[in-house]
Amino acid sequence: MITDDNAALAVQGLTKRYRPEGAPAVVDLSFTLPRGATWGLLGGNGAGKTTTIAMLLGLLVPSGGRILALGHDMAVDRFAALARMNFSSPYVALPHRLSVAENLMVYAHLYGVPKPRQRIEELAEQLQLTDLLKRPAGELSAGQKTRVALAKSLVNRPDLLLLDEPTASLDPDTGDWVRSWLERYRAESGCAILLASHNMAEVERLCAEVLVLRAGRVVDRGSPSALLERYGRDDLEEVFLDIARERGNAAERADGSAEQMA
Ligand SMILES: Nc1ncnc2c1ncn2[C@@H]1O[C@H](COP(=O)(O)OP(=O)(O)OP(=O)(O)O)[C@@H](O)[C@H]1O
Repeated sequence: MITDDNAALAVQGLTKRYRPEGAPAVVDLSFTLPRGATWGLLGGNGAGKTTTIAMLLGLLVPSGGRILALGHDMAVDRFAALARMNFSSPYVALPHRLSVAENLMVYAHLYGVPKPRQRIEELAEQLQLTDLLKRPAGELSAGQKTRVALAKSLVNRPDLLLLDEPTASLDPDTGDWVRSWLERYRAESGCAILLASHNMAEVERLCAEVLVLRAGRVVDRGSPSALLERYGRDDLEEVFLDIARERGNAAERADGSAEQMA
């Protein structure tokens, strides 16, 4: 049973099968994300990251397991939690004909944000979107859309933020700027962040703890520094490759058990 009301997220035994006969997309996932922490979900294509985030948001019904988000059981009380959560995903397109300001206003109303115009101006200033507010969302570059999506995800000052590939289409300079911004925002707001990313440098920089998924299962976890030490590597990219290619950690490679596992 999960009872951790003080956690931002407490997940136990979370499982998703899209088809009864097929392989599960997520299997028996359990973790507790503390309030105010940033954790990462790592894994190759098809590992189950997006499926996990969709279940955490109540967009997909789990086949098994339980989710407590900000102390609310998502199976019975999801709207209380969702009002204090938000997300950003490259898979969700903003209505193209609405301007950036109109898009943000729709979301501000959906979340019942007090003084919505003021909040939008504040976010636009913080995320350097002021010059884009009157532009139709459909005319923006991929990088500009990503920054607007980030503003959308913060409109209700969430206590729990789920970010799927938040810097995927950003150039290195803007990506770095967004990462610094997210670090500062988390520190100032106390918001907990769960981040799915293929960018190892991003995960290493932002995340206190990383869950590594392969074929829907957590195959390893730990802080970036603990993973680097366990795998005897200098950067998380090499750790990711060791796990994806089933080469094992440093001890397993040394005694040859990784080759037997693969
Ligand atoms: N709607 C769906 N119906 C059936 N299977 C699905 C569906 N969505 C995802 N899957 C399967 O579930 C598994 C996990 O997919 P998911 O999109 O969660 O992975 P991911 O880690 O987000 O991958 P990526 O890094 O490519 O975005 C994959 O095998 C995928 O084919």
